[in-house]
Amino acid sequence: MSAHLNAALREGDNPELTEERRKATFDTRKLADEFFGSHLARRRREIAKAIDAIPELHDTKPLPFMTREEKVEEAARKVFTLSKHITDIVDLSNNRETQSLNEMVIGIEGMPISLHFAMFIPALQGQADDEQKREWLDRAIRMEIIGTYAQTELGHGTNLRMLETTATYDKQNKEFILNSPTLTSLKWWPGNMGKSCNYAIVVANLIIDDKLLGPHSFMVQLRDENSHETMPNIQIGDIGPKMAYNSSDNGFLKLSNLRIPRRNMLMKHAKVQEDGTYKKPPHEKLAYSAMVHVRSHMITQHAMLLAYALSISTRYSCIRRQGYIDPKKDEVKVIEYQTQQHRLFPHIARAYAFAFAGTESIRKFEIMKRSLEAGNIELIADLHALTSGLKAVVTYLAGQGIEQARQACGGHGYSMASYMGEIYGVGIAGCTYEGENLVMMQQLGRYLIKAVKSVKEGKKPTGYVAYLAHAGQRHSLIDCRPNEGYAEHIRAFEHIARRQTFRAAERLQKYENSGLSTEQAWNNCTVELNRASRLHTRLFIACNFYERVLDVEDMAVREVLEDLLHLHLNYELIDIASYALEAKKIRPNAVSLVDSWEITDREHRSVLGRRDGHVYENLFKWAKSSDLNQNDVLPSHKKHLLPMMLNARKQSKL
Ligand SMILES: CCCCC/C=C\C/C=C\C/C=C\C/C=C\C/C=C\CCCCC(=O)SCCNC(=O)CCNC(=O)[C@H](O)C(C)(C)COP(=O)(O)OP(=O)(O)OC[C@H]1O[C@@H](n2cnc3c(N)ncnc32)[C@H](O)[C@@H]1OP(=O)(O)O
Ligand SMILES: Cc1cc2nc3c(=O)[nH]c(=O)nc-3n(C[C@H](O)[C@H](O)[C@H](O)COP(=O)(O)OP(=O)(O)OC[C@H]3O[C@@H](n4cnc5c(N)ncnc54)[C@H](O)[C@@H]3O)c2cc1C
Repeated sequence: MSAHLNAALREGDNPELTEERRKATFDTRKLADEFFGSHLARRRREIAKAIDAIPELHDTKPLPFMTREEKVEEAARKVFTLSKHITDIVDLSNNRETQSLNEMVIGIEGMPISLHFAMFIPALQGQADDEQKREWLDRAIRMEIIGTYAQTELGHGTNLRMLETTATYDKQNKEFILNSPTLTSLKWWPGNMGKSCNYAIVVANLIIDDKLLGPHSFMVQLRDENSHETMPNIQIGDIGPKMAYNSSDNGFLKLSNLRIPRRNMLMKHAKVQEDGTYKKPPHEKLAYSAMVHVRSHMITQHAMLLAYALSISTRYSCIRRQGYIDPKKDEVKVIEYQTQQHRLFPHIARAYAFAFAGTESIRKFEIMKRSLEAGNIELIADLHALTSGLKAVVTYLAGQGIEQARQACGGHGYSMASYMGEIYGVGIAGCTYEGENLVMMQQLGRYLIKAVKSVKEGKKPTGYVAYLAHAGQRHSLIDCRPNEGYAEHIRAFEHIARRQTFRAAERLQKYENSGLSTEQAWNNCTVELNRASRLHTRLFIACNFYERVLDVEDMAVREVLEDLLHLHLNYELIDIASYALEAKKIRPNAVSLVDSWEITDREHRSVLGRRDGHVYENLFKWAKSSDLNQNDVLPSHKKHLLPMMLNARKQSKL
């Protein structure tokens, strides 16, 4: 092993892990540069070092031992401490740096200003005009106010056109009157709205002169800026504990004849003049821009959640010995089992593939934003289709990978000492928020059907759907010749995606021709359409992975990424048996591949995934620190169970 390969090696580590790290065929730092991009990889190291030096930013005790109130308080305390240091540590205008700082200090369970950064600020940037930005955006960036994005209601989250919250324009007073007219119209779910925020961008159906004009965004003050007491005509609170993500106060909101000035409607695109004249936005869905922003960022974030789970289980699999392969020899590390490798390695490949796809979706979002600033709305539909598909496929597959990683840790994976439960709970939330996955698949489906129509009209679609017009391709994977390299795999992927998309389009056409309404015909084809969307998105991920690997200059890093690419393409494409070979190839680098994610112990919050591999002694420490172990007999036991047993004993003696 050459000196450059040992970035993760330390004195005193568990020798089982040291042995693994000595086998690395590449420099883990150089692979980290590819996974995150070299700038972010360097900044993450610097951020981790800065946090080490500020003890107030460290966890006061493991989060799983905290009550919900303690978690909420801990997150608030850290946000306050961070506010004093943040500009020294990160460039606040860089989302990925800020998100890394958040993950390292506060973690994934939520915090009082998540939505402020994830949606409130992006919505102001995308939808407020210059004067409104001066009034609210600068204050928001300085964190003088904390805001959220209040769109979903108790009765409607997906179907935005049926939102019941109304904003009725009162010409006389030049005000909007906001109302939650029914129980189902209560805003429900917005992050941090329950207790933390004092402002919200409320999405409400605009009404002018009894005419319904669809969902628009309004700035609403929820709480007094000094006392933090709820403002008049507003009822607000926390919606209670969730599957995970319990440091966050997701909230409810009722608005009762709340009057706000006309200029509180965000007016960069749609406008309401003093006399009530309404000016339409240049693109009907510009009001949805904050959602597209988050969707474009969710891909790298879910790649990271998957990376958390896989580095925990891969490291643990190398210190856990259980059973024999050769009965005459010692018990083996569980990573040696073929099933364990098949369980983990394809997901490691996916974590890399998703990270690369996520970098691309963020890049595309930035390009679209700049072109929109220049007045061009052309890229909006492409980006919406891309991010809808990626969001749905990646959150779903990341959830599956996290669950496999948990199962790969056996019983200890079920203890919160592994932290797997929280990673899973937070990961799968992404299948629901920012658009329920199967619904988002249909959005991409609409786009694919349009592309098929244009192919049938003899046109040549460009960009990610160009392959739909490629005729005369091979019909089966059996035709693939291995020596043609990965390009051949990609062509096979294209073939499969194209065939499914045309199949769905033809079925749709058949139903339409049979006299069904467009909507009914569509509903009859949604399973086929969603399959097409899934295959199209997997093609994008594979293709992007392939192109990304071609760009890697360091030969050792390129070689290991090619191993992963090979595994990925085979895993996604061919039958299960075929990847046994690839798994063997990945095995020596398994720990180093996950070390390259450079996730610190502070960030991991997992006893099983410790970098030094000293799992068992720390599991014991963990158990001893449980609140429930502070008394030999729990007060609740004395109150309920002991009398129950004593009583039962007394009864049996009678
Ligand atoms: C520091 C920054 C980092 C960001 C951090 C962000 C997130 C953190 C993520 C992970 C971190 C890890 C841990 C943290 C964990 C958890 C929590 C953190 C954040 C949670 C945030 C969650 C916030 C929310 O959920 S907000 C609410 C989101 N709600 C939705 O998404 C609703 C979904 N519904 C819709 O979008 C729409 O209703 C619809 C389904 C698209 C239908 O709309 P409709 O108007 O009815 O349109 P229709 O279907 O008829 O289509 C007409 C036409 O319009 C096109 N269209 C639709 N939408 C768009 C769009 N957005 N853009 C462009 N075009 C669009 C559609 O394609 C049709 O086109 P055509 O006619 O076919 O041409
Ligand atoms: C952790 C978390 C944080 C959140 N944060 C926020 C926030 O900050 N702000 C905010 O406004 N909201 C937030 N939400 C709400 C979230 O955006 C919505 O829950 C989400 O968009 C799904 O909508 P829904 O709940 O109405 O699901 P539903 O639409 O009721 O989904 C139920 C089922 O119906 C199916 N379905 C619905 N419509 C169709 C259709 N047209 N075709 C086929 N099937 C369909 C779905 O696929 C699903 O299987 C959050 C949610 C969570 C879980």
